[in-house]
Amino acid sequence: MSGTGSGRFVGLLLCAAGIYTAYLYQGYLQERITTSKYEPGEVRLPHLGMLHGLQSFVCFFAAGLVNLFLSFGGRKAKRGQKSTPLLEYLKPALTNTVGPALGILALKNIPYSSQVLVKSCKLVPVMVMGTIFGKKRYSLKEYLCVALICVGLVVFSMKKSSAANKKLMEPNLLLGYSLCMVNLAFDGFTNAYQDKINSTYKSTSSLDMMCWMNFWTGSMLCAYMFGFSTVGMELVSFLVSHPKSLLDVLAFCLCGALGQLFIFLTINKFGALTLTLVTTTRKFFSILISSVFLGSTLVGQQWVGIGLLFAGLLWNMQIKNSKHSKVRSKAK
Ligand SMILES: Nc1ncnc2c1ncn2[C@@H]1O[C@H](COP(=O)(O)OP(=O)(O)O)[C@@H](O)[C@H]1O
Repeated sequence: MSGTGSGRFVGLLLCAAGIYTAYLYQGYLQERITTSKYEPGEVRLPHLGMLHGLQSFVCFFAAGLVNLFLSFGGRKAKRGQKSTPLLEYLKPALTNTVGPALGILALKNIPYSSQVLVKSCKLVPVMVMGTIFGKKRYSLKEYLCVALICVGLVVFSMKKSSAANKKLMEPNLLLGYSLCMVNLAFDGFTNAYQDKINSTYKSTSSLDMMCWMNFWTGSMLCAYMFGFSTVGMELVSFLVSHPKSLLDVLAFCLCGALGQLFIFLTINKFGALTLTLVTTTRKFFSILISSVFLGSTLVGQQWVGIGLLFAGLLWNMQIKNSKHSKVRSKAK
């Protein structure tokens, strides 16, 4: 996926399409699992909060198997390149596990729509953490461009907020927003550290990173589920005695694994900032596409958001292109 500018662009579009499709379908499966009553006994799946964590086991095995298959096919690290110590993946795995859990806790104190608004600005912590931990340097133009994209996303999503709000039991706004901020900082750290690993250890493939980050996440989860609580045993016995739920959960995890294959490929080939651009615009594009296909109308404010966002995205492409052509002309 290195090659020419247009080749890279097509590669990025394919990765983005893979991420959007996998997580769109996973969202549908999540809805089905959380609302279904399974036979026998018409009962709901317990410990729904564990659902996202469960996929780390499947993702670990999926990445490990594909990696093994490719290594039989002859893929080897180049000589002289340091391989990544397994402990290096622990830090981003930890922030990637704790971050989303804090996000879920935040939802007990602030409405989902407010969280979407805050998360629209995820590009900012990715840049800040990249500067601190990854020693990355961004130009003023790049900061302005990201600000434009964030403002576009916020203006677009603000419209949805009032309708999507549901009454919270005892909202604590200060706690909710603080948790949201820590979640964002953790997300930023995860991405920046992944970038750092990729640039320090050049032989790290996207499959290595997917495999070993999920190894650590899965190990922490295993310790909690089977060592410190009865959650694991309760889940296993439910899934075994309700085969339909097992199939649904397996499909959910496989979708997550497919999404992660594209996520880690995007980080590896295009960097964490581009990945964040793809993931933060995901919900925006799904609203846009569904409104085009289902014929629901967008209000004026959303069009303003769309305008700002596209202006930012085009500007971002132009900055990236000029960076690439500078690098290529230096290499000649
Ligand atoms: N840099 C990353 N490394 C590993 N997993 C990631 C990364 N970025 C996103 N993900 C995973 O991809 C999924 C979708 O991410 P995202 O679109 O940011 O959604 P959310 O708003 O639910 O966090 C989540 O399960 C998240 O954990």
